Amino acid sequence: MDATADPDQEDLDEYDEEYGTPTIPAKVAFRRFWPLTAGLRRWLMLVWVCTIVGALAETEAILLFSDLTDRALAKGSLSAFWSPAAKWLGVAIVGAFVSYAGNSLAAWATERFVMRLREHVFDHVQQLPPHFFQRHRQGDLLSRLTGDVEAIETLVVSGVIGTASAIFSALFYAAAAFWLRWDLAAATFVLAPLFWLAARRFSGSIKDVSREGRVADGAITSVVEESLGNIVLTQAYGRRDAERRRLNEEAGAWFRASVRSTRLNEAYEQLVAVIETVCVLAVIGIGAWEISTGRMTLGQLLAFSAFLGYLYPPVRGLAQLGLTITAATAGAERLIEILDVRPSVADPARDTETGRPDGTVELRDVSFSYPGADRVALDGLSFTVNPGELVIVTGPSGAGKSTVSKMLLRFYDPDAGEVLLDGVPLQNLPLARLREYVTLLPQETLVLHDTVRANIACGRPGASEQAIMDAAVAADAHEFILRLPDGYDTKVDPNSARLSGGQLQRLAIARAILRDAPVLVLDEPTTGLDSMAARRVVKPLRRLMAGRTTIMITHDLNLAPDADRILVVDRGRIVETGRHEELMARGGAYSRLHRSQNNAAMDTGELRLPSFAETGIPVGVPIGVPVGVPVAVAEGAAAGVGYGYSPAPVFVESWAPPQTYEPVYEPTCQPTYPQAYSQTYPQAYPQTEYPEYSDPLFGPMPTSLPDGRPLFRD
Ligand SMILES: Nc1ncnc2c1ncn2[C@@H]1O[C@H](COP(=O)(O)OP(=O)(O)OP(=O)(O)O)[C@@H](O)[C@H]1O
Repeated sequence: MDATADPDQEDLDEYDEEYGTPTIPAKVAFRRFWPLTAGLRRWLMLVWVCTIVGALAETEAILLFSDLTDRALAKGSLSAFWSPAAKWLGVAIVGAFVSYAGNSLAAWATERFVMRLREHVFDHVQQLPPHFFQRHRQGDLLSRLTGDVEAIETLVVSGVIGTASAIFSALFYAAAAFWLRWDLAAATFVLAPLFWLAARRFSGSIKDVSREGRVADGAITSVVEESLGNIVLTQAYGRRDAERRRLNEEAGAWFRASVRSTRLNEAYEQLVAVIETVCVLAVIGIGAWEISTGRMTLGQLLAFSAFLGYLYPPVRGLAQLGLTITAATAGAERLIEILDVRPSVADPARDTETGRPDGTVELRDVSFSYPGADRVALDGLSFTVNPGELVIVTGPSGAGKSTVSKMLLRFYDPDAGEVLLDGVPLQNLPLARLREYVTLLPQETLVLHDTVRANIACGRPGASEQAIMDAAVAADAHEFILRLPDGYDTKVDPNSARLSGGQLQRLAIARAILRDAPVLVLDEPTTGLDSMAARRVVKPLRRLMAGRTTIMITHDLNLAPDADRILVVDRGRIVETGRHEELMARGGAYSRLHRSQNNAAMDTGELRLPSFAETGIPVGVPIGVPVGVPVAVAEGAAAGVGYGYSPAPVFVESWAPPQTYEPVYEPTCQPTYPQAYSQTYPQAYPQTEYPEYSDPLFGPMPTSLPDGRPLFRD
């Protein structure tokens, strides 16, 4: 079952310039989604049967009413009343039961279809490439996945049920009317095309206005979603008025579309009511003449009028359904637009059987441009990473570093060249298996709206409690998790204020440790963290990387001396490669990057302020910037770490690299990792090499400020 197959491209109208969505006729939209009713169709048939039986019961009831009028009412005979009355009651009970069953079944089938369609679209959207989400506003996507999905239900299920029941009802009532008085019926049916003409007159405008409404609805959801997502920016920069204006603009479009839609529907309803009145008057006029000539009884005229009364709603309903379906087509167009976007990668036709790979990663002459981009992101890139190696990919912004990570996870396939894992091209591996072997730790910390435990466990579904806890311990997350109100059961969400950036990152590291993939891709693992938090994730990161092939994409070169190799990328090509010391000695692109990074830290002065102890300047010599409070001097791994405490205001105009500094230790603090852990993750546990609080890169690691306050938040 594939609702996206055979899209009848030849029937697609021109691309709608105004909305950027192709306009599609209702029948094409219907054919596109009808396959999704597979399995529901026999229930739909049953609904139709109920509808037919219900309509037959109504028809019979009206005929019994005619009988009752002529035999009992006109003659004033109570004895003639009982028999037709009993039959009428029986027919009414059967009709009620069948209608109840039919309507319940219709509601069930309708909701099943909506669920199925939503799942189908959601599943499709989840396979779409990253650039799709960059180019579509999230609010608009939400609106398509909710409102537009329901519109399609109207088109495919309710529309079909409604049309069938309207047609059957109209046929039965019309047949009964003809049976009663064919000449009278023929006279009134002459006027029936008026309904059709009225519907046709309104259909085009109703579709346009519905499309405007759907687009405006998506825009409103987008503005609200973006505004709430940027609430800090809105509040901090006093953007409330600007945001309100943005919302008002979109709401104005929605308001105009809604009012126009109501006016059009109302005008149509009133026109139809007038046509109906003309028909009824025609019947009464002809009926009065027929009764006066004795060719018709009062009971027959009443029954005939009743048939017309019953007949008009389905006839009117048919025309109205046409309009509803036309309006629903606007929603279908928006959904089809998404369904027509193809995923950038697909599973291979045949699975190449491979065991767990050792983790040799190779990019062989890879070139790639993003869809629609006019310049290449990767240009003949080649490198190999052997099992267990740490390779750092660095370079200026826009060089193509993150694109490398997208190639490794196969978010895209290269335009030329190949990416291989243990010599197997990634295209030959099923996506699920590839992503089991290659774990990504992305730049933004991804959090599920769930408990801390579930957030770690999603690294390996079904992991034991002990494994989850071991991963948290290895990621230095266990302690802060225990301090949360409900420990591992504490609920977190993407905008959770409960956890700091560093804590979220350690949670992500725990998840990656639990996943235990042979290949690790770290995309800027310390970016966005303040220097303290960044420092705090270094050890967990080392444990995570130990024994795995690691490709770390980063601007932060503090970890560079650890790397087996550094690749400097610029404009999608490797411009330099080697170890840290070699590249520094060469004095090329890497050493310039390294120097600019350190200069940036020093120039901005944001990360490191000299303390009294460092400056050696006597207390109370005011020469510049006040630094008269306890200061945590951070960052500048290469420059060392200093924590100082100025006893009184100290003013410095500029400062020289520190001569002396006094790290503050917490002497009683012991490593907190259980013995069991170092046995579980022997490679990942460099305790003996790097004793706690003494980092080979950063030197001694202080844990508290001189006044005893802990340095780390958790
Ligand atoms: N979705 C996209 N569509 C079009 N071009 C893109 C897309 N994503 C990235 N690019 C372009 O591809 C090139 C490489 O981007 P990439 O994100 O890989 O750079 P980067 O080195 O990771 O940069 P940064 O360090 O700033 O994250 C850039 O010129 C960028 O503008």
